[in-house]
Amino acid sequence: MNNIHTVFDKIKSRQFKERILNQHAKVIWFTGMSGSGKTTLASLLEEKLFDAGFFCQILDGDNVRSGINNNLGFSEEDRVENIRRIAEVARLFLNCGIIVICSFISPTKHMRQMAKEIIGEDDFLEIFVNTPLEICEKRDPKGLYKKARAGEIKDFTGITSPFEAPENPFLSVENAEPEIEKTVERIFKSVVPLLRQ
Ligand SMILES: Nc1ncnc2c1ncn2[C@@H]1O[C@H](COP(=O)(O)OS(=O)(=O)O)[C@@H](OP(=O)(O)O)[C@H]1O
Ligand SMILES: Nc1ncnc2c1ncn2[C@@H]1O[C@H](COP(=O)(O)OP(=O)(O)O)[C@@H](O)[C@H]1O
Repeated sequence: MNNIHTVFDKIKSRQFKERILNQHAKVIWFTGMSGSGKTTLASLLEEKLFDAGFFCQILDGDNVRSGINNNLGFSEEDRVENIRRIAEVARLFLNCGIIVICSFISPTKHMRQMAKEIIGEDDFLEIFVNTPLEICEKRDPKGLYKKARAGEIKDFTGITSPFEAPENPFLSVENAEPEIEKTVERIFKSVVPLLRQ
């Protein structure tokens, strides 16, 4: 057992890595229904952060559900496991000094609380993309709401599976049409002071 601890003692600390990257690492966690605009906001934020000299990594369905979580579906149990693994992966990046931008429905308070506990309260910045269901459903870029309404997809968030709005997020944004640049700017201004060394 002692040998294991000796090895961990030699691993460079998070602070050491943050100094090299000249930033404080945080997890910026977007939550909201499908179609609310999480991915759009996450990628615009990433671009702005890189332009400002920060080093980030996005975690979203594209790089998580197709890989490490490709054995998980959308039952309550699978979603909990999805979020648990994502939070653990986010924590690994965090310990490398990297800013992590997570974009997941993460529909229940319990799931987000679990993520917060894994990541650590001080490092977990929850952003609620508060787009009304009617707008999400109207956008429906993947045609999933239509399928859910037709009963072709089960356990669909907002239709046949719950979404619990966060009560006290770090930030809540309404992602309505002409406001997207302003919304990203607001998010950027809120997080940047916490990321600077
Ligand atoms: N049943 C059901 N409910 C909700 N979403 C579904 C479902 N089936 C597939 N999809 C697609 O999967 C994306 C959501 O995955 P997440 O990993 O973010 O979900 S969760 O946090 O585990 O609830 C979500 O992507 P986004 O639209 O980007 O949110 C959907 O495209
Ligand atoms: N503020 C906005 N106004 C209009 N359309 C938007 C806005 N934000 C996102 N969209 C569009 O809505 C759809 C869903 O956005 P997306 O970012 O993929 O949402 P999510 O990741 O939450 O499912 C996409 O087609 C995207 O281009």
